[in-house]
Amino acid sequence: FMLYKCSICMLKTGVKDGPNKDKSFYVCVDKLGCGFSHVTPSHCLHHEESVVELQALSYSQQKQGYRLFYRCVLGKKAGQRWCGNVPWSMVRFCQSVFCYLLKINIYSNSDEVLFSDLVFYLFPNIVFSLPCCTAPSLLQLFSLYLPFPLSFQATLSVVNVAVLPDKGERLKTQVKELEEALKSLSFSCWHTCLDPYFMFLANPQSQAFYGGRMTEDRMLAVKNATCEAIDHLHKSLESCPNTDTEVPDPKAIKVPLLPHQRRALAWLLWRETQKPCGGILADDMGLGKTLTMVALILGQKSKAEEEDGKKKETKLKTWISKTDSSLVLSKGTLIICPASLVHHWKREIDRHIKKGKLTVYLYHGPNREKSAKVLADYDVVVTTYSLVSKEGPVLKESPRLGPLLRVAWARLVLDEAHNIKNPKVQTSMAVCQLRASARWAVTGTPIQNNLLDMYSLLKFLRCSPFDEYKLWKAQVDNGSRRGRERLNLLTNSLLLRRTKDQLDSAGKPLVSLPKRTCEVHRLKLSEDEQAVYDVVFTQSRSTLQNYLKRHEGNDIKQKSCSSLNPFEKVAQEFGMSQGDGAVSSPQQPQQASSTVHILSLLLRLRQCCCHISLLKKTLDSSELMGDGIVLSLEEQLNALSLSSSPSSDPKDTVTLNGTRFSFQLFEETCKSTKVSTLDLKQTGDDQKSVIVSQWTSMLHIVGVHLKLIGLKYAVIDGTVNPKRRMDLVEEFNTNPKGPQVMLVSLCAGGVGLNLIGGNHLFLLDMHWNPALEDQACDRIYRVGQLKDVTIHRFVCEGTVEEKITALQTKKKDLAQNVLSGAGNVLSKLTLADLRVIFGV
Ligand SMILES: Nc1ncnc2c1ncn2[C@@H]1O[C@H](COP(=O)(O)OP(=O)(O)OP(=O)(O)O)[C@@H](O)[C@H]1O
Repeated sequence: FMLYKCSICMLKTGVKDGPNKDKSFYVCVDKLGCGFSHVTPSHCLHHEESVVELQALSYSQQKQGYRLFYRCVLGKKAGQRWCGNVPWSMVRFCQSVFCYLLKINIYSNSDEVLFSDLVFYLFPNIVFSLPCCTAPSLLQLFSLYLPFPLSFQATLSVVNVAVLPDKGERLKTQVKELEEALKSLSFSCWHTCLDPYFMFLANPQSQAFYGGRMTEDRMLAVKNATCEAIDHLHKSLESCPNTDTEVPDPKAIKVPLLPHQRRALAWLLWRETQKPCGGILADDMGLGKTLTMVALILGQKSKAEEEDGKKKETKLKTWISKTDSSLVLSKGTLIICPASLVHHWKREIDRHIKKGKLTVYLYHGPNREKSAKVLADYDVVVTTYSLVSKEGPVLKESPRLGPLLRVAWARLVLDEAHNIKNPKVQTSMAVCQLRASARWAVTGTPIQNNLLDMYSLLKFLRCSPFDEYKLWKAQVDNGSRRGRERLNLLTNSLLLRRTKDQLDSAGKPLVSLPKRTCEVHRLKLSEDEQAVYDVVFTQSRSTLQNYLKRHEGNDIKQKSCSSLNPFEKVAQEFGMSQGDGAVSSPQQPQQASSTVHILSLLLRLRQCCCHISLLKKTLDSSELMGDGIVLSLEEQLNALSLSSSPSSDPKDTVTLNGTRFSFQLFEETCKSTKVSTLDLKQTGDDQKSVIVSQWTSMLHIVGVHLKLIGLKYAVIDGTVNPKRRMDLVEEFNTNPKGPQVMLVSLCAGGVGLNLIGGNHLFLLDMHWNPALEDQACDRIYRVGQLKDVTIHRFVCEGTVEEKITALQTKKKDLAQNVLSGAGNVLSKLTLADLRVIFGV
């Protein structure tokens, strides 16, 4: 434009794919195609996502100055001549012609330049348009440097403010606001993270150590990063408060904290001065973790208020762009929990904290608040895992984030954090993306299956460099002694776990809870039940035998890869064994076999131990998921074929794999051995019971029998909404005339329920995962329980239930070893386990 000083100059930019894409050409009205420029395409002021394809500079006699007209791809499509125009004063020709430049330098605490000349574009009418930034965008900047102590120097470097209608007043305010926001951001994080390197790498956007060709230099980098992080953890442990250190209760708390909670609070406060900032609170279930975390929130809030008061600082400044796509700073805590616990958090705060001391918002339901700015103003926002997983960018083309992701929280708390044990699922990825100064995982069962559970938590905590999976596998979860030592160090530094039966240094119990007794009822199936069981067992066993027979030759090979989940092998090859007639029944089509098939047979055997009528029922997908089973339709049908329909004589017999049984046995009203053992009336008038099963259909059957003996009961399963759950629990716990029995499904109702109204708990069936059962037991055995508690378990002799007991012990050992820092790893369900279960 400057060169030719024509009356009208145009700049045409190639936007279509091809050799001219992103290249710009001058087109002067006088001289066609008079020049060529490498101008980076800019974005439209009116359609921010859209690239400008035509610009024209024209001199206006009337205004005695130039104006720049622009049109973007969208404007062109819409048939507009121009999308708009801006006054143009040529001070310096920048990449995006019609905006002003703001240059910022960012310094570390030691005045080392982290970013120099960061360029942001400021528009006359819009504060910041992030998509236009060529340097790292503000969003990236925040996420990368959130924990840094920063200082800023901003200059409005290229602005001819005189041409603006308000002489640039508004622009100046905007720049000031940006500086303020950045300053307060660094202030709020100052105390938390002092080592840029550590947190920088912990960021999901940081560069990974592994990937591509691992040269010697890169392996050295891995080694250095690991050693540096390990050294850091060792050093940080030096300042860890000892196990007896207590801190005073925050002022606004209504009930006195229990001694172990005060000790936990000391530890939590310490962790918020360390890096990674936050950690894992893994106290046994029912030890009052909720109130402990609330005490932390409250304590830190009053501390911040005191500091603010001293500095006479007013409310934290926030800034948002017109598109509202920028981050909003918050001093609040975001709590993420299963839907069933949203009201529990609110209620705990209402019950135990003085009125008005913490503002709480439940981010839940269709009418939830959509403004990040409003949410950022609350002290506590409670939401669910499933809502967080929906917060990510909805469409690739429009990377708009949900409000929770647009807030930089002071603190993030994941309740029942084992929900993110699989790092690959959407929920885990979404919670890892959330921004916060401090990150907390709260769970009574941090390790349920294997060390991957622990990795997921470290990833969430951004415990760099161990949050990179390959590095974690190579340096920690590698079966070596060194790996175990590292795991122990990580556990000792980042995780606090106390159990209910633990004694403190003075030999006193951690909390004084009433007595807990565990009664194992050893049962013998009735003759009829045993007969049905045997039919199903024979079928399952021969199926496995066939599989094993075919692979006898490969036995050694199988042994050598026993660390693989054998079910995967079974899945691959099981199908070939199906030709054998022993497996197929007349009703059974050629079975498409897979791991899940054998697991579903096992599941049917477990059902036989509870009630034969369960065999008639379709396997419900949510119930199967509790077993880690996902059945295809075909597999579902196969599983169903076990529950054969009445054949030749529908009136009184049922045929199962060619054997006839009494029809009555398959009726819900028939008293199975287990159901008859549930002698609830005997437990006494002032006693209430909780009955747990992983199958809602079993709960239903128990309900039928409770009705028959006239006992009042309520049911909590996956279909009961959180509010109703809360009401049912309240009624059960506080109303002596309310339900005497609570039927709870293991997976849906296992977590977070406080059922201290009951003091007998019946675990009707056995689950592979002992952590789930423990969670269920802790519903009644927790702080607040006043009566002696009895846990009833059932084992049907000579059935798979006996084998499950052995497997459960194995899994418990794993969790115990890791959590105690003893570190012996690892047990999965192996082929050998299957052989034991089926006696082959
Ligand atoms: N200091 C206290 N004084 C009185 N009651 C308390 C105290 N701390 C906790 N409680 C009560 O103890 C019960 C159990 O607490 P909470 O539900 O927080 O346990 P939890 O450790 O979070 O268990 P889970 O792992 O099962 O979620 C609650 O009813 C809670 O109100």
